[in-house]
Amino acid sequence: MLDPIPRSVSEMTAQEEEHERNNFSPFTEYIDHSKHDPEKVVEVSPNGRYAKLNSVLGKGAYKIVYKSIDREEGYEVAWNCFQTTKQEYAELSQEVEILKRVRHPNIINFHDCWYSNNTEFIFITELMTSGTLREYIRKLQTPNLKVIKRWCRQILKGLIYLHSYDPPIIHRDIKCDNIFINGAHGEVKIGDMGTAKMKIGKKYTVIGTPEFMAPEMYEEKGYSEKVDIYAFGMCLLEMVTGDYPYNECKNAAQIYKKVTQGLKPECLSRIIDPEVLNLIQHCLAPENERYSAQEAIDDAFLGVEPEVVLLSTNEAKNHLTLQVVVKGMDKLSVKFEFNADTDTAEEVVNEMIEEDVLPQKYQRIITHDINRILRELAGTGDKKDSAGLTPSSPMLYTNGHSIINGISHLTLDNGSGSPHSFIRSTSNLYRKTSNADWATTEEEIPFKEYSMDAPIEDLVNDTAMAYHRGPDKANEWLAKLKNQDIMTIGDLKDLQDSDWAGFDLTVFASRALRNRLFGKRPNILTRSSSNGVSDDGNL
Ligand SMILES: Nc1ncnc2c1ncn2[C@@H]1O[C@H](COP(=O)(O)OP(=O)(O)OP(=O)(O)O)[C@@H](O)[C@H]1O
Repeated sequence: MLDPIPRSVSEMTAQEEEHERNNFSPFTEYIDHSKHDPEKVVEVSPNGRYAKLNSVLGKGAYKIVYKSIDREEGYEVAWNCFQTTKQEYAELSQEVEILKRVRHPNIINFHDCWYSNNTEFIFITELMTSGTLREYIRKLQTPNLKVIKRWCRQILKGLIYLHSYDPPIIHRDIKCDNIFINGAHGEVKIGDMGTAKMKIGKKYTVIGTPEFMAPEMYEEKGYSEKVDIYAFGMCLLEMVTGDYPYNECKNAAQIYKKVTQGLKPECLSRIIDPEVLNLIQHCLAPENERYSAQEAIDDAFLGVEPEVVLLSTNEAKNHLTLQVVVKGMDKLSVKFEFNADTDTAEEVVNEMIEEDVLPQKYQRIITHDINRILRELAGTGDKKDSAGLTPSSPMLYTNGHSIINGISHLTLDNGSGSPHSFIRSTSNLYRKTSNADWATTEEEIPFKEYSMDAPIEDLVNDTAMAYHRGPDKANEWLAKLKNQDIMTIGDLKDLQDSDWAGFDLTVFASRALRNRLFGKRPNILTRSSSNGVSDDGNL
């Protein structure tokens, strides 16, 4: 027998549950500890696959949910007991077949079901480990917007999936109590699909939870899948304010009155973030103006935030290769080198924005992210950055020198599969802090024919100078080539295109070296002479 596992607050053994239901006092009878063992199997499914354990996960208005084991797969699952008549069960059969086919990472899986003891519809679903979103919101005491955005995207992905059925599957009871969390991975799934019905023509059944019901659900004129978006808007309202919508109302009649008069919950007036407010308003709008699930997920508030990733760094942690990755609609990948001795995150980001490499809207978040990486590398704690999100860059000093510095080039993949390179060619900052002998314009380093036995240093140094890269960059390229036993111009000329891909050089370095090697003048389009940034996408 396994040791009893710790029980969550909402867990109760089946026997305790029975006591509660029958109003027995647990003190009036002899306590048999085996009865209280939450791992004890108390029932087995007709096919023998699922074993119901002596452990209640929770109780709702309609059902009791027990922990269970899928003996075939070895998973823990949820055993849901729903009191109903055989007639009602028979009527559910069509829906059950549909539920079995619903498979989406943000919808709780429905595995199996049967009718038991002439009283209970039993169905087995995926088990969620961290309770409902509502419990979680209470625990986190108004979670931050980043967490909320992540939850919203997942809920909407689930709704997009359900609504994409023909006819759409309408959940009809979306609320934070019906959205479940797997805390370890921050996974969010829509549950309680028992109330979902297929929209075949217009439905007239009023089901759901008054606070989350769209006005058209009260009017017996039929409704569409947009009722789920209205309910989602109320969930978002609860997530950001921590308040149950319409908690100013004492009963369902008061809620009904407000909803049908178009009066919104009082807590809506407490939202100050214009983006959140805008999204909620689009979700609570009249049915014909209301967002679809797809429109809601595309809303600016939920736009996918870019991430800055540290790809590599040297031992001194001052030469970094970073990459900005933007997923979703703005799909974008910009790889750039960052010299921690010569530039600031702010300058680099502003430059990329001026050059249209990055959209302006990401300025704050990317600056913040670069500064975060720099802080982590410097081992400095939680200081504020100048993007205002966390500590400001002037605080980032090591031995009196700023550690947030220098971009030398960028490569941009715009999602089309053809990467572009961007060079910051004449940065004052770079010239001031670097070897002043290095050339400042490409023209100053004339093209020449290299002899086959000339050392690769000749080509690499010329190329670096032509593109305003410092000696460090030239040495880095040299090391990468020499690591592969490339010593002479002849060695380089013998290479196939595919060999270059294996050198771990950036797209820019590889193209710049090859252009110079084969005497091909790069077609540099200077986009802005004021800041000296050039687009060498046509290298
Ligand atoms: N898949 C699951 N995994 C883990 N716990 C669950 C799961 N489904 C339900 N529970 C637990 O059981 C409780 C009751 O479930 P639920 O709220 O779905 O019941 P209900 O009677 O259909 O709901 P309602 O009262 O909202 O109409 C939940 O609050 C939750 O604690």
